Amino acid sequence: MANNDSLVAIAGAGSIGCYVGGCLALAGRRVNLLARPRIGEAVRQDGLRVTDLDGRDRRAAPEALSATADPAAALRNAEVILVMVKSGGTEEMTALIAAHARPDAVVISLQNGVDNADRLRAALAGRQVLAGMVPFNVVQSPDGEPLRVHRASEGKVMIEDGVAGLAELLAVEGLTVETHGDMAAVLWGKLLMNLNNALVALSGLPLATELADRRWRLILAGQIGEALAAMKACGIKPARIAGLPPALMPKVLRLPDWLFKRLARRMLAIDAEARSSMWDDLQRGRSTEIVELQGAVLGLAQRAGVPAPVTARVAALVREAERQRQGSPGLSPEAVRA
Ligand SMILES: NC(=O)C1=CN([C@@H]2O[C@H](COP(=O)(O)OP(=O)(O)OC[C@H]3O[C@@H](n4cnc5c(N)ncnc54)[C@H](OP(=O)(O)O)[C@@H]3O)[C@@H](O)[C@H]2O)C=CC1
Ligand SMILES: CC(C)(CO)C(=O)C(=O)O
Repeated sequence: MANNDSLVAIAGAGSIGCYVGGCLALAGRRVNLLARPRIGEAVRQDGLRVTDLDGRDRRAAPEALSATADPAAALRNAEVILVMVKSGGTEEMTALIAAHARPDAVVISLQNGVDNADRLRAALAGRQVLAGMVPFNVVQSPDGEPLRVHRASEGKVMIEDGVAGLAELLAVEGLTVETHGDMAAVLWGKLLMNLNNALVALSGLPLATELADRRWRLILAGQIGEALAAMKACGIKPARIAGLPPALMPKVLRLPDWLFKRLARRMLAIDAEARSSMWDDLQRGRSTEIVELQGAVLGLAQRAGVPAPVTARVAALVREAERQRQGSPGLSPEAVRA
């Protein structure tokens, strides 16, 4: 049970966490950000500027929310904990929750990838853990500039059914939230979209520019076709996330540019700043979520004995870029296909 006075902790306040936490604080919800010192100090000093592609430009004042790098202070009294670290940080955050959070706190993973909620659940036995999904991209201002988080595309956050009052607590201006009864299908549907994260990361292009170019869409269509075949062989039915039924995605992506632009208007409701969270990781010299995204498809494909050469090639290029630690390699679609 949650209500609009429940204290919400953002466990890992980066791009998505600051956007969600900022919207909640602006709506008068009680919010603790568990953040790295750089972000925590910026929020304590100047508050949090939250903008979006619909033209909102708002600032949550420093006193509207608390921001700390101290996990005990952030988690101790939280009634709802939104986990928003990258997938590689799930185990560390799980341990912090186990050590510091109330046993009755509701924990929700809003991460990409299909198994973060299960990983949290396995290590937090007896606690209520729900899956969630964020469909939009958030751009964080570069280090050294005043902190701003900008929602650069559209979509509804989905959370697993099961806790009364939770969707009402989280659905505030700038943040549409709905519950869903089959989050496994939602997460596999989101994973299909996320197969593009790697192409944005490898190209270095803004998402809208990359998607407008059929050469990139053909590679994405190849990956999605492989993923759909592997999912079908394993009995997984992905949910529709981006307006298009999953089975139609490869066909629509392969259309000529002029027709794609007309038919995929919702998919292209993205502003020029949006890239992908995997691009952010390469730029910051961090590990990416390639194992949780392309790796999940390769795991299914192997299990089912179906080929996935395009996905394997993309994954290998991302791993190479991670090793190089020089940001996006700025590859052309021809280089990715080679
Ligand atoms: N960015 C986007 O547009 C979207 C992201 N997502 C998903 O949401 C999740 C979060 O992504 P995103 O917001 O981009 O990630 P970020 O890396 O921007 O945010 C996570 C933040 O948590 C911090 N952090 C990690 N561990 C701790 C800790 N123990 N204590 C305090 N802070 C900690 C990280 O710091 P550090 O880097 O130092 O570890 C980082 O600042 C991912 O699964 C991503 O795929 C989903 C949709 C869109
Ligand atoms: C770009 C987007 C919204 C969809 O692939 C995303 O999930 C990300 O950046 O991680």
